[in-house]
This record gives sequence, structure tokens and C-alpha cells, in this order.
Amino acid sequence: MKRPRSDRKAAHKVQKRQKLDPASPAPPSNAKRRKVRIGDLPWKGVPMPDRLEDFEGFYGLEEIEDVEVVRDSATGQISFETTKSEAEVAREKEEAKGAEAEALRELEEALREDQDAEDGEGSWEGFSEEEEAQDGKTQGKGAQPRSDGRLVSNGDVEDLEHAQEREAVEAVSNKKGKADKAKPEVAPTSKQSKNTKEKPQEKSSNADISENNAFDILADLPSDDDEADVSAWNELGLSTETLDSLSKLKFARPTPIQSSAIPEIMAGRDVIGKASTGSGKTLAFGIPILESYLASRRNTEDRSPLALIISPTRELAHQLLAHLNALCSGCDVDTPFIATITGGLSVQKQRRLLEKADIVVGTPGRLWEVISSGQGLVVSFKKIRFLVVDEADRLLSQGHYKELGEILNVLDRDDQVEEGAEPTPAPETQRQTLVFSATFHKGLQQKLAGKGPKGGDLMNKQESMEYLLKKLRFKDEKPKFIDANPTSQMATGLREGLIECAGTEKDLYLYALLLFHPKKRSLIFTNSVAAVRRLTPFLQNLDLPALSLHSGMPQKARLRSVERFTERPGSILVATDVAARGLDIPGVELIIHYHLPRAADTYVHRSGRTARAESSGSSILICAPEEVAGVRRLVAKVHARAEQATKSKKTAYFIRTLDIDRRIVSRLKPRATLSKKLADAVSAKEKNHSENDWMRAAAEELGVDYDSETFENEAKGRRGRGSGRKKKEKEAREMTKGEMQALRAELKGLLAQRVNVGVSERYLTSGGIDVDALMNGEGNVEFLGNMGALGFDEDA
Ligand SMILES: Nc1ncnc2c1ncn2[C@@H]1O[C@H](COP(=O)(O)OP(=O)(O)OP(=O)(O)O)[C@@H](O)[C@H]1O
Repeated sequence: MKRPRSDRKAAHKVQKRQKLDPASPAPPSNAKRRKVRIGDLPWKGVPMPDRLEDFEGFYGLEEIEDVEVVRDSATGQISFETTKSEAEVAREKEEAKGAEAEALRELEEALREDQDAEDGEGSWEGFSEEEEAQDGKTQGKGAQPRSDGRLVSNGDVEDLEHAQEREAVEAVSNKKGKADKAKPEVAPTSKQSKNTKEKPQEKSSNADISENNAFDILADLPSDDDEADVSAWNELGLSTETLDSLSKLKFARPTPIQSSAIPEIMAGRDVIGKASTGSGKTLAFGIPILESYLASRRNTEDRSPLALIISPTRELAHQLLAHLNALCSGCDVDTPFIATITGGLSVQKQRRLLEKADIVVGTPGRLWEVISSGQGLVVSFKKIRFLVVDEADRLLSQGHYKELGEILNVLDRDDQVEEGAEPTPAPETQRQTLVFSATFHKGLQQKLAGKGPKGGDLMNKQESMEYLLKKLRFKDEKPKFIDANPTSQMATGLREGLIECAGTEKDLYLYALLLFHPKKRSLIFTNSVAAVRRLTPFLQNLDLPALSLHSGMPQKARLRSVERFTERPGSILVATDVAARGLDIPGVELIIHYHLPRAADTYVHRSGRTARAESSGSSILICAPEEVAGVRRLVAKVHARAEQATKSKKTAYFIRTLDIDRRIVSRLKPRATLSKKLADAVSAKEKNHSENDWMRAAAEELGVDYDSETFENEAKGRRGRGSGRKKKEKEAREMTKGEMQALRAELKGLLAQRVNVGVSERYLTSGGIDVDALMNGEGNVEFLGNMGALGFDEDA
């Protein structure tokens, strides 16, 4: 049966039709039914089109016959019944597995063909929001030469999604293989069930896949002859498998948080770990989880997950998956199956992935949606041995409070929530809770140990965090609090500074700063989605390779931005604080705070996207004059703890003001003004469209006519404050196509011209043509000022 390409609803129709298909014989009404677990059913794949972008995240469809969904009217619990015998189910499952493998091979072949085709054609069109919005239309277009001449594929995210899908399916098949070892009648040969090492063909296709995965930072494992001496890890008592893996990753020695936390976790303790950004916290809990898997799980029949890792953002969850996979894939054994639960795949599919998972990584909202949908998952999750709360202060504060609370509640509930479930031992006796972040309130440990004030209203973020930490039900009376960097929350290789400018000139100074740092991978933080939407085209108009990332973007576009930012040296990511936590993107050299961070911990985490793993980097705040005092206080507060810890008598930390040649900045103004005008016009038009759509929908609901002009005229009288801004918006909105074209041409002319800097004949470029000269220091010193001139003394 062919499935229409149109939309998700169509997929449901297919499923429905399938049920009514007279060709599928209905089971006899008197046939004896027996209960089955949903994961044991012989699901069959339904053919899908080659390109999936029309399906809005609908990645696959599978069907099942002769299964009745039975809801218990008293408890509301759902169970599944079939008339098929165990043998029939097993046979159909094997058939379905064969079909799945075949489909997978076809898909891989199609992807390889697409990739070959993409590598051969295309022309650079720049990054643009429109491209993101029309993502589906551009996917098949071909490879895109960058301004530096390198070809990049525009099918990246699709490949990433296929890759995740394939990895998931493959891991499931591996897992099935493992589980089947105990059942000789259906067991595949050990060769089939072993990992990719024994399947050269699959290995090479996976290698292709990993190139496209933004989060496979560690996946390019060096070859065997390229290993590091790992004797520095010896005293942690790790297995030879883990040591092998660390050697392949070339992690010669543990970081301080790893040295302190790993032995405690392996000794069975609850741990609250604090260490500066980029200091290896992921493996501090990842290694003990792998050790536990290696020690006890390989031969067990229990299919409950071993560990649940909760992350505040989807990007971070996918990155955790990549880091853990990289760690595990270096071991020469069957690796644990790690499932990410973050949206993208259907809930139904995720539920089935969960049934096979050894380790689960997810965001609270989707996790709760999946776990709470029943079918034995609650019982299974109650058995986890490790609960990891990563970026804990973020997770345990606003926003995630409700779902995380619900998850913790069900994990700890002692009652029997599922019919027929085995009684579970009291969870608190068997589960270790591991809580990690770079920022924690300093009095937390004492308060957790009951020395601080108890009860009271949950008035602020800090108190609610303490309350929720109590809800975590640590198994130890006093969880071990490890502070690996008591003297500083900031990475040692980080340089900090601020640039002062008029509030209305932030765009100009941002542009100037980026030109002062040509070809550096830079991350710009703003406090609003609207600012990301405006600044990205502003920079793109100026020929800078800007990408955006914010929570209003579709997941696919979010992943693609991170992926492109990761793989393109010198690219610029304009983001909200969704990118502030945890993201481990190598080679980020510059952080710019276009908007000031709202809190000290946000400053720490934003700045922590650079200078990771002992590298160096800069963090620069762009401040209006009235913001400077507040910023100095905030940064001093971040550094104050270091001074307390070292009992230093130094005066409060004073963030330096960077020196920027304002004459040069002023010469960039005509470019920035034109670009801003263009960007404002585009965003005002977009805003108008969406406002009109909203008003029209509201009017329709009220049963009245909507005419935007009449509405505006009537609204005029009501306008008071902010009317100047509204007027500007109106002008921008009403700019004609011709006017915009003229502006673009004018800007193009300016970008091609030299910026006259007086003495020197050299010129400042738009970021493309003369960058090599700038990088070699041929241009910087005289008119851009070297980094020293910006106030960063290299020896400091
Ligand atoms: N022992 C080690 N030796 C060298 N590099 C390591 C080691 N452990 C981890 N790394 C690398 O250091 C980088 C930062 O690690 P990770 O992302 O775990 O930092 P983090 O402490 O969780 O940071 P954040 O607080 O920003 O989330 C990663 O690229 C990781 O691969």
C-alpha cells in the first residue's frame, strides 16, 4: 500500500485503512486472546518516501495486526492482547527484522547517492532565515560553496536525523541480538549481533553518518596505533575496556572533577559535583555508568534502563548522547544502547526505544510525556541505578520545575501503579543520585544536610532548588559535595573584558568587534528571540557568516545551526540563552554578550562556551554607559567567591574596559546603518504578516470583518508612549521592494570599498577578501589594533 506524501494526518489514515483492509483476514471472534508487551510485538515498517521533510518530524510509520488495545475501566491502565501464539509472534518478528534491515540498506544507499549528487553542483547563496523556513525546498538543492571556497552540503540535518534513526534502529538490532543470546532458537550468530567492528560495510556507512552529526565531536576515534598512555588513570581502578577507550580518545589523564567524582560514584555514593565549565563533568558521571554496565549488565536479562540522565535542553541531550557513545564505542565489547528522548521521533517509537535502552538521556518535558503514558515504563524506571541531573541548578529552577517534579515523584512512589507489576524494592536503597553543574549556591551542602533553615515558602529560585534537591531523595544522608574548582567558576584560559558604547550603537560595535576578530568562531548572546531574528540578517547583510539559534526555531533548524556552527571555522552563532549551558563546541574563541546576562550564573555559563578543556578564549560584554556599573558588580560577584576561597586580600575584581579605536568604528557606521535598515524592514514585514494573520484569525472567531488599515487608523488615537518606535516600524514595513533593492546595492558598494583609515593604504574588508592578511597580523596592528590594543594582554 502506498502512503501519500502530504502530511502527518495522512499517515494516520493509512493506518486506519490498513485495519479495514479486507485483504487482512480478521481473527476469529472466539479465538483465545493473551496479553503481550508492546515491545514484543512484530511491528512492520510501512514504506515511506525518500525525503522526509514533508512530514514535520514524522519519521516513520509501523503497523501491527491482530492486536487489541484494552483499557481497564477501574485503573485506566492500558494493555495489549493478541490471538497469536508466542511462536507466531517470534516468527513475524524475525521477518519484520529482515524487512527493516533491507529498508535500512536501501535508505543508506539512497543517502549515499544524494551525497554524491550534492557534492557535484550548486552555488553559494549565504545563510538566511528564509532558507531555514523553506528548508524543505532547499534540501535537495546541492552542495554550497562557502565564501572561502569550501563545499558544504545543505542536506546536513536530514543526514543527521537519518543517522540518529539508523543508529537507533541498529542499536536496537544489536540489543535484540544480545537479548536473544539467551534464546538459542531465534538467536542470530554472534557475528550478526556483534557491533559494527565485525561488519565492515556498515562501519563505513556509519563513518559517513558521523561526519554529519553536529554532536559527534568525539566520534572520530583515532586508529589503534594512535593511542595515548593512560597510566595516569590507573588509581581510579577502571576496567581495561574503559581504559582502552580513554586511550583511543587520547584523554591521557583525568580532569580534577573526574579524579574526585569517579571513585566516589564507583563506591556507590550520591554525588553533587561542581566544576568549572568545560572541565569534563560529562565523563565524571559517564565513566562510572559505563563501569557499572560493564560489571553487571552485559549478561543480565533485565531490560530496565541502568541510568536516566536529565538535561535542560535538547541540544545538550544530543551532545550527551554523542559523548557517551564516543566513550562506549572505544570499548571492545557490546556497547550499551543509549536512547535520547527529546522530541523528533514519535512518542510511540520512543516508548519502544526505551524498552531496549540501557541508558536514557532526555529533557524533562518529553521524558514525562513518554514515561507517564503507561505501559510498564514507570515500573521499569523505578529500577534505574543512576539518576543524573545535569546542569542541575538550571533544571531544578524555573521552567522545568513541574515535569521534573512529576518524574521524581513517580520514581519514588512506593505504590503499585501498574497492574501485574512485580513489587519493587524501595527505590531509595538502590538508586544513586548524581547532580552536576558549574554553578551552585555555596551554602547548599549544609542546607541539604539539614543545617540550614527548613520549610518556608518557595519564594525564590534558590529556595525552590533546595526544595527540589530534597525531593531527589538521595540515598545517602549526606551526598558527597565535590567542588573541583573552589577558587574559580571561570575557566583558567578565559579573558574577560567590556566595551562601552551608546545603547543605540550596539549593532555597530558588534560589527566592529567581529571585524576585529576575523575568522574566529564566535558566539553572540542576546536576551530575546526577536534580537536573534534581527541581528542574524543584520550580520548576514554585512557578508558575515551568521547563523541563529533560539527556542522558537523548529528542532531541525536548531540542530542544523549547531551543526553548521560546529563544522564551519569562523562562523558566527547568534543565540539566546538556549545555547548558554553545556554545549561543547570545539574552537569557539569569542563570546560576545550583546545583551547583558540577567544573572551571574548566566554570565558564567555563556562565557564557558569558550576556553574549554584547557584552551583559551575571550568573553566581551557590550555595555551602554548606564549598564557599566551593574555589569562590573555582576562580574565582580562571580569572581568574589574565588577571592573568598583563597582568602585573598585583593579588592573586588574589576573587569577591564577594552580599548577600541573609535575612529575606525565610526567609519563602519554607513555600512551598519544600511544593513540595520534592511534587517529592520525585513523583520517589520515578517512581524506584520504574523500580526495580520493573528488579527484575522481572532476576527474570524468573533465573526467580524478584519481590515488592517481601518484597524490601524482607529488605533492611532489610542497610541501614546512608544509611538516613535511604531512610526519607525511602519516606515520599515512600508519600504518597497525597489527601495530595498536600492539599499542592498548601496550596501554592496560600501562593502566593496576600502574603509579609509587615514595613514595606512590598507583597508578593512567585510570579512571575506582580506581576512588572511588580517589573520597574519598584516592589517590588524596599524588600524584594527592588535588584541593587546583591545586591552587583552596576552601574558595576563
Ligand atoms: N580527561 C579528559 N582529557 C581531555 N579532554 C577531556 C577529558 N574529559 C573530557 N574532555 C573533553 O573536555 C570537553 C569538555 O567536557 P564536558 O562537555 O564534559 O564539560 P563540562 O564540564 O560538562 O562543561 P559545561 O559545564 O559547560 O557543561 C569535551 O570536549 C570533552 O571531550
